[in-house]
Amino acid sequence: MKSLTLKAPAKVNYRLDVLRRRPDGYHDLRMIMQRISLCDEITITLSDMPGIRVACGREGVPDGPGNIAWRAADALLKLSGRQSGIDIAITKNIPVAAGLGGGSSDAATVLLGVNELLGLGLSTERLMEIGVTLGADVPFFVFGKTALAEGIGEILTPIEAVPPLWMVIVNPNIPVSTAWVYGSLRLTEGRIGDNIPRFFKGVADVCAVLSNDLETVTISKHPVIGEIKEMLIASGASGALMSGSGPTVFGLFPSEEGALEAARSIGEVSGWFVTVARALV
Ligand SMILES: C[C@@](CO)(OP(=O)(O)O)[C@H](O)COP(=O)(O)OP(=O)(O)OC[C@H]1O[C@@H](n2ccc(N)nc2=O)[C@H](O)[C@@H]1O
Ligand SMILES: Nc1ncnc2c1ncn2[C@@H]1O[C@H](COP(=O)(O)OP(=O)(O)O)[C@@H](O)[C@H]1O
Repeated sequence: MKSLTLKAPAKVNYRLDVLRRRPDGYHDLRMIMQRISLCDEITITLSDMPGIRVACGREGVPDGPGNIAWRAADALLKLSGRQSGIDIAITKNIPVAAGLGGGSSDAATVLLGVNELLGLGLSTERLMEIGVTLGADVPFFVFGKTALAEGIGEILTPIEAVPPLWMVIVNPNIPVSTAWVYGSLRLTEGRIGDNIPRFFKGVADVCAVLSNDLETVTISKHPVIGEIKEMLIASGASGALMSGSGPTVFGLFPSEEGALEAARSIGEVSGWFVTVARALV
């Protein structure tokens, strides 16, 4: 049977400005999004037995239609009119409900993989259009490059000049609902959003844009996020920020050695999920 094994990377948001609430309840954003080397692994296998089957085996992640990867396969099967069976096995390494986009990345990877396995020949743009019907962050992972993301996250402009960066990713094992965070946000009237620079020569340039409008919402419920930021800075990070709706925090380091040392010291005292990752280019 034809099969593909693909990596589905996590993301961090170097910047997240919430511009306005839309009539459909979503929010217009301006974000800088970066894929990182922390990845889920997905094996997609075509089968003679019709139907879609997802096996993940991680607590808090559904195996059936509740899984966004299942819905991605279903969307492509319906569009193509094919009767194939699809088996999807997910090895989940990305913390769940963490602000790291794990589900969105799994869905994008299934769109790309099923398109290839079934020889559908759908363009990246078409897959991004299908992606946004599954979730606002899915088009970014189909796009596959560091990007300025606008609209609800689906209008993407590539950012070419991204320096090599190491980061320490810290997740305090508290799931956070993205819908709750957006629902609890008190928007400043007339937020225009700053002009975000698009060229980053080094870690200092990236640190200069670090900002997340959702941070105060999630920190007010989980103050430990603020403590993690302080720990990362005290351990030598050049900058630290909550990713997306949280609660995961990333700290930026110009060298791998600095990141490894910080991860070791924070991991020793905390019992949290702590790992070192690279920014993907
Ligand atoms: C905050 C961000 C930043 O990258 O990431 P995460 O923290 O989820 O990783 C994203 O905006 C999350 O995107 P995603 O998680 O794909 O969102 P969806 O599943 O489409 O929507 C989940 C919930 O968030 C709200 N939502 C999402 C995107 C957006 N631009 N405005 C919103 O108000 C929706 O109203 C919905 O109730
Ligand atoms: N493939 C998947 N991976 C992770 N979570 C999934 C997946 N499919 C559905 N979910 C559900 O989506 C919710 C958000 O998960 P996730 O994408 O990890 O969060 P975030 O958007 O904060 O990065 C979780 O509560 C989980 O139950």
